[in-house]
Amino acid sequence: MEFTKMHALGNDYIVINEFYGEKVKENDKSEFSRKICRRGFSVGGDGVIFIQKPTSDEYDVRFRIFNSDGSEAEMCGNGIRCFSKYVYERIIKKNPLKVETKGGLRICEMEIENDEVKKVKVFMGTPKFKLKDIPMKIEGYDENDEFIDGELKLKNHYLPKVKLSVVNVGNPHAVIFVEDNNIDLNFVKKYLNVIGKEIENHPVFPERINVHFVEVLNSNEIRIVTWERGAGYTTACGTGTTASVIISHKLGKTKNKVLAHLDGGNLEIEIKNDGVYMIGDAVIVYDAKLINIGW
Ligand SMILES: N[C@@H](CCC[C@H](N)C(=O)O)C(=O)O
Repeated sequence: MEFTKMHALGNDYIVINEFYGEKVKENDKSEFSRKICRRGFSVGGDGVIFIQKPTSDEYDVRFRIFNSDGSEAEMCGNGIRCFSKYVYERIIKKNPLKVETKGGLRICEMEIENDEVKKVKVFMGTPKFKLKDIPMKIEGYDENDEFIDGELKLKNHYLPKVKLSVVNVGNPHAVIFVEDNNIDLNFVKKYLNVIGKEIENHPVFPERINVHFVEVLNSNEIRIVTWERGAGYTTACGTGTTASVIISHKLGKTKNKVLAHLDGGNLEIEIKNDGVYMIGDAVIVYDAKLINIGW
């Protein structure tokens, strides 16, 4: 089977082109993704992206994303920029592209030079804050309430409680400001495997959650360390960066246009009246043929 390895800010994906026909059976996609993402034993990656024909004329193309643990996510910000580059350069010369995702319609507008996609600006839709839309279930809150700057008790002894905010930008995110929790990003990095994992799997989040630790540098810049649902530590998360900027804007910490510094590089987010936009690049690393998926 042919595949392409791509990344955006070091968040790396195995891209499978199923536009002209299925390559991995629907029921096998989860296990296939878990196996092929295993670093050292197989190709290795944070997830797998499948390019498919859309299910209705409303869209040009369909985006599917599976995390490295085999779970299917609704959306992926870095992944959809990789996807757009692949689709424009190799399948459909259309700009902008109307993309069908499990998280809703995403419009991807490409900056092109000599037929090569240099940058992708993605319309990320409008955020949802109600607990029923995250989803989150916590005592004392109604399904129509928001959980902004709320407190969550944890079981680990490094951070026994945390102040966080939640938002759904197609997929669910918890945003934690280090300055509001008397911690810093060095502390976060040291205990991320414990703290990130506990919040991801906390019983208040029935579908688990992506977790982002944010340091506000000034009203136009933030720094983020991410723990992704289904993938663990990653060098960057596009939807997570979008979520972090939305929350920091909602709390009055930053303006509507922010440059986010991630371990894998920088990403621009802009909040406009009609929704939120993410701007960044994507890289094709190599094309290859799978001989042995591993186990
Ligand atoms: N890395 C992605 C998000 C991938 C999906 C996520 N782990 C989830 O389960 O929701 C991004 O760049 O947005």
